[in-house]
Amino acid sequence: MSTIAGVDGLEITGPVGDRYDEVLTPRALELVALLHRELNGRRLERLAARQERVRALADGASLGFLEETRSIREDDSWQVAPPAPGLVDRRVEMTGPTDRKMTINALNSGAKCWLADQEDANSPLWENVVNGPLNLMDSIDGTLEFTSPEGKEYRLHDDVELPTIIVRPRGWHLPEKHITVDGEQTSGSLVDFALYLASCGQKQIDRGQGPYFYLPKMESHLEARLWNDAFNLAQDHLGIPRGTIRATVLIETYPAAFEMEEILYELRDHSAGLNAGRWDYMFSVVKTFRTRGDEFLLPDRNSVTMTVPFMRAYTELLVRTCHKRGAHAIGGMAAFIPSKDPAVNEQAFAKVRADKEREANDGFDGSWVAHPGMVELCKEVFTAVLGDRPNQIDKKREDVQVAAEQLLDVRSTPGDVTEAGLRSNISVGIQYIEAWLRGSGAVGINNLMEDAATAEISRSQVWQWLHNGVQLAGGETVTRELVERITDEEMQAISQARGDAFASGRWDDARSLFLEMAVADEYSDFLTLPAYERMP
Ligand SMILES: CC(=O)SCCNC(=O)CCNC(=O)[C@H](O)C(C)(C)COP(=O)(O)OP(=O)(O)OC[C@H]1O[C@@H](n2cnc3c(N)ncnc32)[C@H](O)[C@@H]1OP(=O)(O)O
Ligand SMILES: O=CC(=O)O
Ligand SMILES: [Mg+2]
Repeated sequence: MSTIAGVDGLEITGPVGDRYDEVLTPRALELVALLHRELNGRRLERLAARQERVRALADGASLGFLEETRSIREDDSWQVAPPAPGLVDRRVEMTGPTDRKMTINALNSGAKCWLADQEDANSPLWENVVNGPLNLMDSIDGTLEFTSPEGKEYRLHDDVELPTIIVRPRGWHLPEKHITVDGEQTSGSLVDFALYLASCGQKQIDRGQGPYFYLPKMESHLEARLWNDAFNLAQDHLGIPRGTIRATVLIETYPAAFEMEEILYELRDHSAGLNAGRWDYMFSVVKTFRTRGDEFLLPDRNSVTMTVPFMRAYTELLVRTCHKRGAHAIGGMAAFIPSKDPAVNEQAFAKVRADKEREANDGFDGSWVAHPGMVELCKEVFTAVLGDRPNQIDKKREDVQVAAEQLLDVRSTPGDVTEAGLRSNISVGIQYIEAWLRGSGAVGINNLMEDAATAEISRSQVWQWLHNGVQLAGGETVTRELVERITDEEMQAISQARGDAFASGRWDDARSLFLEMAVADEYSDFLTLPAYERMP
């Protein structure tokens, strides 16, 4: 066990494990304390502003492009910083959690970049919070190794080009209860950011790249300004030149789709572009207008594809906005993962190929894959369009004109709300929460990658269908009794499928948490908030 040196006013309330002192250094903890004292008040104000908007929308307001920032959108003179080293060619980006095995597998995958995820694919167990940056540090030092319980040995391959590491800290809403400053819980975002920057930032600069980030779940350009201020404070504090940090922002909330240009502008000296975070975006559509089922009701999750009108409008606008400002536009995650069943596998690859082809032809500069088995496919599809060019930022897409009404056109999404969709949402929601409570933030369920974003859609749809008295395609109305009955049936099916392993899971917690969120009058903003309270 290691000992953590004291920093005035800062307390570590979680256990201190092996080598934690290499991440929880005085330099890192001083940065956490500084960022907390300077920015946490503003973070809480921004979270309160989200609530105000929810109230206004419930009362009939709508979303739209902002009048007060029109001059930023109409000013053609500004561009974001040129792409930083390692971020010029991003045609295929792997994503995944930062445990030792997945880190090694991702870095050996042949992808151009790797999104090292402390967010959707991660469950913020205290050990994951600290071991993530520790594993990244070891991987940059070239010392990362792992032996599985079965005795399989993992190490970084010498003959594979190491993907550029891009770390995704948690969203602004999540606290970190294991580090307090002046008696207050800190921000999960600022803790993840500070621990990685302090331990790996200079190492990345020394190897000719830099500390790079993906920024999740923002709802306004003022939240992007907060990140920009965090970057400047941290760079000044650590003696790193301003503009060294680069950040790609996920446009994955409904409100943020109306502020893409302003978000790029706020972060312009640190910007590395935008990403179309489709799963959280879909979650946000349900969440933002959850009480207005007459206009904003989505059919079964699986029938909302990327080509339905409101999704298409969002990705088209994203590419146009990025390329107008000299920024990369990065595509999202097709959730299909390889299967051992050849027929299912063939379909999964065909669907991912079609998704990546659409993105590449629309002008995206690269895209995400959830599994190393998909890296070559994505690379091949983008290479067919890019040729020798590292990106296609020069494809300006001036043909694209997207009005607010198109982004808001949820009504013309084809598809039904079915009992099968309700069942699947309940089953997937419970299975995901159970895994999350045990420390796994990404799981394969029914040949699909499930993470915090996809599980949020599932449990939010159940809430929306129930609270809007939706009728299923078969004629039955979604009621509390129906949700409870199907929950019991699905729990039975899960128990049978898992066999003996079921006994050691956290199924009672997962079931009660899911039902609590699905049927309560009050909607929970994020499933991870009440789930985090049930975590040690
Ligand atoms: C909405 C969003 O935000 S998307 C981005 C966030 N989500 C993610 O990043 C999810 C990433 N994907 C994953 O975590 C995984 O693919 C899962 C959990 C869905 C499935 O993983 P598994 O059940 O292990 O799949 P599978 O058995 O096919 O894996 C085969 C091998 O590939 C490895 N692998 C699979 N996915 C990944 C990954 N994303 N990163 C690194 N290695 C991976 C496995 O560790 C396994 O390695 P091994 O053979 O050495 O044991
Ligand atoms: O983070 C990505 C998403 O789709 O959500
Ligand atoms: Mg997301």
